[in-house]
Amino acid sequence: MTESLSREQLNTVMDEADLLKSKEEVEAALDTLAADITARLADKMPVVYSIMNGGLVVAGQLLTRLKFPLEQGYMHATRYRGETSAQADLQWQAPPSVPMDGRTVLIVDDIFDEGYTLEAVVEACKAQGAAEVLTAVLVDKQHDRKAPGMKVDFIGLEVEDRYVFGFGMDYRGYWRNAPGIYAVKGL
Ligand SMILES: O=P(O)(O)OC[C@H]1O[C@H](OP(=O)(O)OP(=O)(O)O)[C@H](O)[C@@H]1O
Ligand code: HPA
Repeated sequence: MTESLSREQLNTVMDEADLLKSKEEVEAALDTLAADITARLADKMPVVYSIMNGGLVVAGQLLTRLKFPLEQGYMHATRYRGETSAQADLQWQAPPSVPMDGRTVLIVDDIFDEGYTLEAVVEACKAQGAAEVLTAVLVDKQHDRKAPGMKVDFIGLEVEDRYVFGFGMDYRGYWRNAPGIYAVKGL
């Protein structure tokens, strides 16, 4: 783990960051995501899992836009663990909290970056007997380093290939609470 940052350093990160998507743009994207998900899943009584920690804010803001019966659960899988580049292994810190045997499952996360996290989560859901597994992310980062063959079913916004934070995404563990999507200066 790299050295922890001071409050002053963290405030500087925010002051110097580039705003890529405003709160209003994110909220409009969440409305569209919710409409697309509703069209596909309204009659499925799905289990909607947030991938902790990053998926917490997106799932929270998405769920109240979904006006059909669903169950909500969480799981925690992490590759980055507070760093700005991925570690070799995916760590499971909390397994799925609601049984999914025979169910339609929707996985909600903040970002589709290289895609190895979502790929492993989808595989884990299938191994646990889910009938159908769909994925939704707020942000799809644009680059050519994606896990081969990995596709996401519902995407809110596209962002350029920079390290981003806000709306659930962290910079070194902080600023998940930022009300917009920001790119760190120099990253
Ligand atoms: O597409 P990938 O390259 O696999 O990266 C995306 C994943 O990385 C982040 O999680 P992280 O590992 O940082 O855990 P956290 O949510 O607890 O911060 C993010 O929340 C996604 O789950
Ligand atoms: O750009 C990112 N920001 C925050 N978390 C992430 N996890 C993968 N990529 C990112």
